[in-house]
Amino acid sequence: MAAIQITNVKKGYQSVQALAGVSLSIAQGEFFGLLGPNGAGKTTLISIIAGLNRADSGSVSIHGHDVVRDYRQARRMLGVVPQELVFDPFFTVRETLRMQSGYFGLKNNDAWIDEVMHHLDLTGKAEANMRALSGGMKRRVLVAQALVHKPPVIVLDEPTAGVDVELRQTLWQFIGRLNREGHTVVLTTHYLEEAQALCNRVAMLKAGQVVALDTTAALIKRISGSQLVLSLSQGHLPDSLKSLVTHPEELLGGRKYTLRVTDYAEVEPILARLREAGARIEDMQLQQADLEDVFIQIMEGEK
Ligand SMILES: Nc1ncnc2c1ncn2[C@@H]1O[C@H](COP(=O)(O)OP(=O)(O)OP(=O)(O)O)[C@@H](O)[C@H]1O
Repeated sequence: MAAIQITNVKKGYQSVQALAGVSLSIAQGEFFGLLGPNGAGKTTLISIIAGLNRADSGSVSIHGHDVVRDYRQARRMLGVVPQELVFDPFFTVRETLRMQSGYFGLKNNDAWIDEVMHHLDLTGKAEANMRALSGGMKRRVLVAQALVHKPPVIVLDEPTAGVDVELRQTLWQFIGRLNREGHTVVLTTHYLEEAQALCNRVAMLKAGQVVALDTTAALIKRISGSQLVLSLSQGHLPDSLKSLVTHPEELLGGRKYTLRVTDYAEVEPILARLREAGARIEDMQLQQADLEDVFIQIMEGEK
């Protein structure tokens, strides 16, 4: 049985078709990435999975429980870390987590609450009021809240947007451990390095449709060869090399360019053309393609 089964989900808002028929099957134990540019429909899909929003058509089930017909069972299977920070400011961290446990009918949940707080480095703030916490600390509480009932499926909507390196590390260590213990993890993020490092499989959404779905490794393999990253201290990239640039925004200014090369033998003629154009190289590196390159290529509709 799939951890999350999404079947032909459509959702429109007035003039916008936020989801135009999305189908995905996420297996138990996966670390799954849901990627896409702003407005692609990620948050809409997550809110439908969480039962906070209704699809116009199609269905979603969590461990076989339909999120509409069998809402309570489906919700019990799921821990959702939302993008927005919404709290009652008058409760302490511990009270907030106890209330969330109560919502799931869990009494005497303190041992697990203590463990979750410990792993998210919140123990020192257990008795602090929510309103006294920094944004990063509040985000830790959001994560803790999603985990109080030990859900088999954990969904995180941009949990690391604007948070510091330390929290990212703490968070991913803990979530990684839960995943190794069998929990399914679904993550949306704009940090593609993070997705590449963590997710074994990725779906890319564009304008409400799945435009790529594969293992992270297979997606990266789609881009053959490597890329040559150049910084120029003098001159600009000659027109004849502009078609090789993989990040189009680099042509708008600056002196750093990333060029696609399929073979090492292509490097020398590139250097010759730069020399002829009077450009001087300050720094040069040959890099393997990564998930960000795949993302850019897919979003531009080349593949
Ligand atoms: N409540 C709403 N009313 C009207 N339009 C909405 C509403 N919620 C989302 N949309 C629209 O639906 C589309 C998908 O939005 P959604 O928030 O799901 O995208 P997203 O992929 O999560 O984007 P981001 O990366 O910016 O969070 C967008 O065009 C958005 O403007």
